[in-house]
Amino acid sequence: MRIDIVSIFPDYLAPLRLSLPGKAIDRGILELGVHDLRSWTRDVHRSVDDTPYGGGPGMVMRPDVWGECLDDVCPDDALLVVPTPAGVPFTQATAEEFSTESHLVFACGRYEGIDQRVFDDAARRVRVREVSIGDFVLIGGEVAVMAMIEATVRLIPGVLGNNESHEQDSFSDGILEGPAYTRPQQWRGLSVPPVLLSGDHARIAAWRHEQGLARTEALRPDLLAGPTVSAGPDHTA
Ligand SMILES: N#Cc1c(-c2ccc3ccn(Cc4ccc(CN5CCCCC5)cc4)c3c2)n[nH]c1N
Repeated sequence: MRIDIVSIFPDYLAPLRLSLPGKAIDRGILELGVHDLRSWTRDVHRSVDDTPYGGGPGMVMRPDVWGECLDDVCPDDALLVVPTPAGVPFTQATAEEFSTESHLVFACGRYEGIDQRVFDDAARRVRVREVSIGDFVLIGGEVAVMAMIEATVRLIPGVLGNNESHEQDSFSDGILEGPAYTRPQQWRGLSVPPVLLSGDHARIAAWRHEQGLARTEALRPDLLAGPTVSAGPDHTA
């Protein structure tokens, strides 16, 4: 997989080269390109934003600079991912869809976002996904992109040391995972549930599922209410 990221703060994405994505890069599983949007500016001030048509707070990122950048960075076979508070929810299903792509391009906006025509124009030749990582407002897209990349890259075969790890993830089977324990067996008067010491793998699996279900019912009943909308193949958001 190749991932390209465009941002006016490219250094913000440096931590991606640590931990999981970094290992995937070192092992040749992932190619990562980070691009400074200002490289496509043509004015002496290297301007990337302007005042919003129709008024309103803040500034909007210019279509001309983004358009020329994406012409260079985003080929027709790539999936263009645009983080935005107004996007379709990014979920584990989205991460699974993204992990099967050969080329992802992430457009990190700042200010009050990017001129909509950038994505309308891009949609003439590439698939575009406008996605949100949650119902809260960030200052820009970089944090969202790092979260989406980590959630996506960990699903690529060979990235996680033990392929089992992501198959027991929260959300992968629609419910939260149960509690985890490690040594010592007794800690501050608290014991590890005896079933986990039984060596009976069927009982342990059943107990973990029950614990996950109880946790889901208590904390995330919405996950039990049925399928939800998320940024996937059938959403052209
Ligand atoms: N994923 C994700 C995100 C983001 C996210 C992602 C990307 C960008 C680029 C810029 N911002 C900042 C920003 C702040 C407010 C508004 C809303 N304004 C209301 C008044 C009219 C104009 C628009 C838009 C953009 C971003 C935020 N936030 N939360 C998520 N889950």
